[in-house]
Amino acid sequence: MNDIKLALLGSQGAGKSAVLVRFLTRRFIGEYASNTNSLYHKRLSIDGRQLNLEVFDPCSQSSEARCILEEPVDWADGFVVVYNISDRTSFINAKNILRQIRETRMDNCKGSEVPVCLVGNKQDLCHVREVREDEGRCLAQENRCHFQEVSAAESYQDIANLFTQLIRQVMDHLKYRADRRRYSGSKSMAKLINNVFGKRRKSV
Ligand SMILES: Nc1nc2c(ncn2[C@@H]2O[C@H](COP(=O)(O)OP(=O)(O)OP(=O)(O)O)[C@@H](O)[C@H]2O)c(=O)[nH]1
Repeated sequence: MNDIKLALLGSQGAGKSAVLVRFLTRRFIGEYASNTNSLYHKRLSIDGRQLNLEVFDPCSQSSEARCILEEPVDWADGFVVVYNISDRTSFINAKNILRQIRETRMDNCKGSEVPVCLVGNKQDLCHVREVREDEGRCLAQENRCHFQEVSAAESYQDIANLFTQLIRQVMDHLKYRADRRRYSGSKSMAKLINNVFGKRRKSV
């Protein structure tokens, strides 16, 4: 069974808990406790594989709260960064969060960056929109991550799709990292054998 750890990050009131609860229960619940860190567990089956999903929903992060960010950034295998399309400040905060994730978690090797999905929530409030859809798309492109506008209040399917896609990416990423570790492990073993036997051969 695979263990997958995700973290939701974003401004206060962007709708992180609403998006997550929509995914986990298919329901929209109007109000959520916002003063505690929450860890959700769910067993899932994706592409025939059984998964233990853990999702960390920390209490709100302001743009200055780097210290709050560090814990989930180290812990998680993938991230959902949420902003509210009717609140430009939350978009600017999302931009900072994406930068912090990249700075902290950029793997040395190209093509193995930690999977992230940028989510513009509250699409149902498009009459008071402050962030255009193409701005979200552009920010996602700059950060090489997936992007989706959703409404936790109105629809389940988009949210289910984005989590499923992110989990697939995380599984690929974890496999890639495990293969790399195995490969570098076998390379060092080959080096060790070469050192031991190579030297002996020379002395014969
Ligand atoms: N109109 C609308 N309201 C939403 C939507 N998603 C969440 N809300 C509302 O926005 C408010 C904040 O939602 P939360 O899910 O608590 O936001 P959060 O990001 O978890 O907030 P913190 O826990 O304070 O960090 C609540 O009143 C929700 O009902 C949405 O898609 N559309």
